[in-house]
Amino acid sequence: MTDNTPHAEDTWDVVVIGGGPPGEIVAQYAVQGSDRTAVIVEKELVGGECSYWACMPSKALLRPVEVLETARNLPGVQSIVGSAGLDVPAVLERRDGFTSHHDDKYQVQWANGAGIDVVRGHGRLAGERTVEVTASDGTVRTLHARRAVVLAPGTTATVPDLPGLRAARPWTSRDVTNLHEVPRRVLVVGGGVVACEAATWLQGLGVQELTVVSSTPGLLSRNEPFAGELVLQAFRDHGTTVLTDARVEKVDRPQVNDAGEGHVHGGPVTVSITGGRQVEVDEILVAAGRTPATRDLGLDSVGLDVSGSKGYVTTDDQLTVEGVGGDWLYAVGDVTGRALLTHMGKYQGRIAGAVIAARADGRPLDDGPFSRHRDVADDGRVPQVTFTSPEVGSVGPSEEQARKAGHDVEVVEHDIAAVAGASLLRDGYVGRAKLVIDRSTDTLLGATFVGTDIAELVQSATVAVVGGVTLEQLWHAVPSYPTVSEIWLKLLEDLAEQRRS
Ligand SMILES: Cc1cc2nc3c(=O)[nH]c(=O)nc-3n(C[C@H](O)[C@H](O)[C@H](O)COP(=O)(O)OP(=O)(O)OC[C@H]3O[C@@H](n4cnc5c(N)ncnc54)[C@H](O)[C@@H]3O)c2cc1C
Ligand SMILES: NC(=O)c1ccc[n+]([C@@H]2O[C@H](COP(=O)([O-])OP(=O)(O)OC[C@H]3O[C@@H](n4cnc5c(N)ncnc54)[C@H](O)[C@@H]3O)[C@@H](O)[C@H]2O)c1
Repeated sequence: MTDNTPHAEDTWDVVVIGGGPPGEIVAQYAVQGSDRTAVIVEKELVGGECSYWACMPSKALLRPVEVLETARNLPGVQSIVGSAGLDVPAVLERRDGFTSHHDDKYQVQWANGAGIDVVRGHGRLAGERTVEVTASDGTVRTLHARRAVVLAPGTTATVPDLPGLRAARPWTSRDVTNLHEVPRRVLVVGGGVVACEAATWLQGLGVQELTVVSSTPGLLSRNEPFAGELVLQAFRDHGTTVLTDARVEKVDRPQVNDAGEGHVHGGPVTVSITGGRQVEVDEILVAAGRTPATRDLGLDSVGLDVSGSKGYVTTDDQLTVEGVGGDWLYAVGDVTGRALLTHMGKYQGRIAGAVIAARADGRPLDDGPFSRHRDVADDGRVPQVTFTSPEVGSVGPSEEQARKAGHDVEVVEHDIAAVAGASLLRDGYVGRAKLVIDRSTDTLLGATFVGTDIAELVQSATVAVVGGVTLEQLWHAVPSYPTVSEIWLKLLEDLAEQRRS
């Protein structure tokens, strides 16, 4: 007979399923400055996908590629670098340092230091405020939450059900971020952020024949069209074949092995693509989107059906799960489907943690438009940097998205290469900036920057968008000379000219 009586050692105020950055942050914010207790249930590594198979290793692989690209276009450095490629073993070793060789002891130390316990195993809901954890040895433990359960299980890579593709055991983001060998010929399926970043480092690490197959008419289709066009041009300049509006129809890999993560998973692969094209490669990378990890989460035990939201858990702006009464179930991070980005998941974690704490203390929730108790950022204020070469940074909607949302839109664009600060960074600078303005309030709705070293420019636009800074006020935010930030001045001058004519 199962004993369902809650025992003190199995009861916490907050139980979080999933130890990625959003899960860690929600636990921290829910307990800090109080005597509340929290536990993170984690089936793999505390730190989540971001730390070991996504953000950190990918950015560690991309930085040397970017530095070499800049050096090759910088007289005085160019002659020293010559045509030498990257020191691949050194790049991979540095990458492994950033993933702590897949050891999460420092993350666990951090959690424990913040007053958060860690329980290893697969967690699933087993009724209200109850989580069942299955450990790797098969033992099952039941955890109870006094205040809240938070779902933070993230997503996994989607591998489309195309003839022969799954049987070919293609690489996913896990393999390509943790690659241990560089295949000679690679075909990338997808044209989004993962596909474009991975193609950038695969090319930089020495893949000799690289093909990108995207089902969309261009790359990075959620951005302004010029962003994808500039990235596509850079790929082609480096000899990468990019096929847009194209689909993989069939994959044939007669010999498959289980060499493990980041190693080539078998013999040559023949890929049939729309239009009768066939490509033979040594590995396929599938970067065709993500699937929420809700399939084995016990959602039915609390009457939750996510089939209508493609498996994502729908939340309100306090990150409380919709469709479950009692304000005890929350969700943060990728699983909400709100914005699949670490910084946005952490933002949600801060809000949900503060909401749990306020509700536990009996304090009223502050839900004004810029409240710390309300997710307003993903309502058109999401910043993102794609670390391709050139980089793509944006916040808020593109012109098309803003028009579709019904705004009275005015736009202005300028070539970033024309700014002194950019031309100093390297020869042959390629870049462009665009502002999307709400004519009725004369404030920024969105901004996009493409070019070398524009990543840090995004935050200035985010401050302007979130703060509702008017274009009139922006004239007095004087950018330093000679920095890339002078693009702000050029955009304002163009706008003034546009308005005069
Ligand atoms: C290649 C790549 C590069 C990326 N680069 C960036 C970037 O540069 N910047 C950026 O902002 N975003 C980036 N992202 C997106 C970012 O990785 C995600 O937005 C982020 O990891 C989401 O955090 P999460 O905690 O929701 O999910 P995850 O990081 O996936 O963490 C979820 C955790 O929950 C655990 N878990 C799942 N189910 C259970 C269960 N039932 N029981 C117990 N534990 C469970 C998992 O093991 C995992 O540790 C990238 C993604 C990819 C694929
Ligand atoms: N630097 C960053 O911020 C960063 C880096 C990587 C990932 N991420 C996040 O991770 C998430 C997942 O990224 P992603 O690139 O996997 O997904 P995505 O949804 O951004 O892009 C997937 C792309 O694959 C295409 N596609 C789907 N099926 C296809 C098929 N059968 N053949 C050819 N193309 C196909 C889609 O049209 C789409 O363009 C994104 O939401 C992104 O925000 C962020």
